[in-house]
Amino acid sequence: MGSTLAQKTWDAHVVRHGDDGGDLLYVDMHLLHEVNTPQAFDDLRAAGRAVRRPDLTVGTEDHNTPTVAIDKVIQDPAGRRQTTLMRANCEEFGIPLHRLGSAGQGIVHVIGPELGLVRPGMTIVCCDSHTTTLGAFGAVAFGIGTKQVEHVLATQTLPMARPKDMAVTVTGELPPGVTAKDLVLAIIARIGTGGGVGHIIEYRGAAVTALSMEGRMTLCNMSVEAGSRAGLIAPDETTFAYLRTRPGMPQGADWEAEVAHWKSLRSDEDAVYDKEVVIDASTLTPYVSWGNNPGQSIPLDAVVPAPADFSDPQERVAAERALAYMDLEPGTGMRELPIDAVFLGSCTNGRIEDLRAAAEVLEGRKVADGLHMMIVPGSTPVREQAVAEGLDRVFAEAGADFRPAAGCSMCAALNEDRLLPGQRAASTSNRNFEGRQGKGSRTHIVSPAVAAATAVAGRLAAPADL
Ligand SMILES: CC(C)[C@H](C(=O)O)[C@@H](O)C(=O)O
Ligand code: SF4
Repeated sequence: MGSTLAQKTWDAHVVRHGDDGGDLLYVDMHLLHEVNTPQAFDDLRAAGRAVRRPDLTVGTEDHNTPTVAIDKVIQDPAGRRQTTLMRANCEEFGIPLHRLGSAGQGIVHVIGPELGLVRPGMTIVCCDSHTTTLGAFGAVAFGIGTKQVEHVLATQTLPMARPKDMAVTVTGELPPGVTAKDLVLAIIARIGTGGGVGHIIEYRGAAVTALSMEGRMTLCNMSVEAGSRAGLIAPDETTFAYLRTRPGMPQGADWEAEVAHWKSLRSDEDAVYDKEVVIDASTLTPYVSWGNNPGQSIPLDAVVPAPADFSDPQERVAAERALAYMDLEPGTGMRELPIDAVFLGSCTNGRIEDLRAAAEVLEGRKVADGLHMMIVPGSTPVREQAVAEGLDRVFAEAGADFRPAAGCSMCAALNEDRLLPGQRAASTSNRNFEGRQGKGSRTHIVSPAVAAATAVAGRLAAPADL
């Protein structure tokens, strides 16, 4: 019986099999941000231990950072404290840190690939659930908690049982105007927020290999919203072309040797998955979430569902609650929903391709009166690239608010960027939980193209509607 890519990568990193069925896994790259790490450093210090591999550890500031200016002081005392501690801890333990205002700063999952820290076949961990993003490069990448962060800091290893294997095979071709974001919302709507629990999802099939690296990152990013440990895609020419231009990559014959090795990183033909789902990409249309978890998503063409549409009693109760929180009437067309704010950004859709997709829609158009469209680059390099391409001008002429500093921003509202209670937003982020974008906020998750079209229409809309 053959093995899956996830299994092979895992096995190649096992330092020791534990008596309890768990493995001690070697970690190739450990990424950090300011949330969830101060305690890990405190405990490390209390135990009198050093960071085992500061050279395999990289930090950034993203969750609490302001986006209005790169030199602004963080207003919120808790956020300020976390960031201050992050700076002090990285300094004390010799860990490189990308501070707000520095060239490489940005959302941790955006800068990892940009800085060449992510390669096929690696194991990568970070104190953040959306570390799954990095599986787009054929790495096993997942989020860990504060105690585990301490363990990795001290030993560069992590005790963990190997997850099971799940395949999501996407056949056919995505129709024009349908993106990786629509695909992942459709997948989660189909398998549910618990559909991937205990598994690493391997995405495969023609529609997956046709995606750009940005699209693959969007897809893998939301793996955790289906409950899975990680998501990954076997590396191919698209992956190698992206990596070729990244800093620190081997050159000449060394590069060729590396690529030859990466080409071997695939699941065997006869690999057996514990679970498989097949989706026909050609049947998909733009998707949008209506409720308070990403699984509560439907085609933009659809109407708000009624609780009675759900046969599962738990889903019915969740739907009732979501309808009340989101202030929605069953039967209302999704396109009829008026929108107060649009957020384009996050580790799901805050990369250059996402900004380009929005700019294409906004070019020569205006953001609707009274609607606030905030665009926050996922990293400083994304911001710089957007400016180099003149996207900043397109955004300004359309009346959108393109922020000068990168970060998580309104995705999680941990800085000052947030919705007011009761405001309804279309957001390219990945979570639509109650209060996610501010107390009482109402979030509809969408793709960048739908976000931009919605900003123009003032209601949920696709570019084809304009
Ligand atoms: C703050 C952080 C730990 C959290 C995560 O783990 O995902 C955040 O990034 C989020 O998206 O909710
Ligand atoms: S952008 Fe959002 S989802 Fe991504 S790491 Fe930041 S808060 Fe989490």
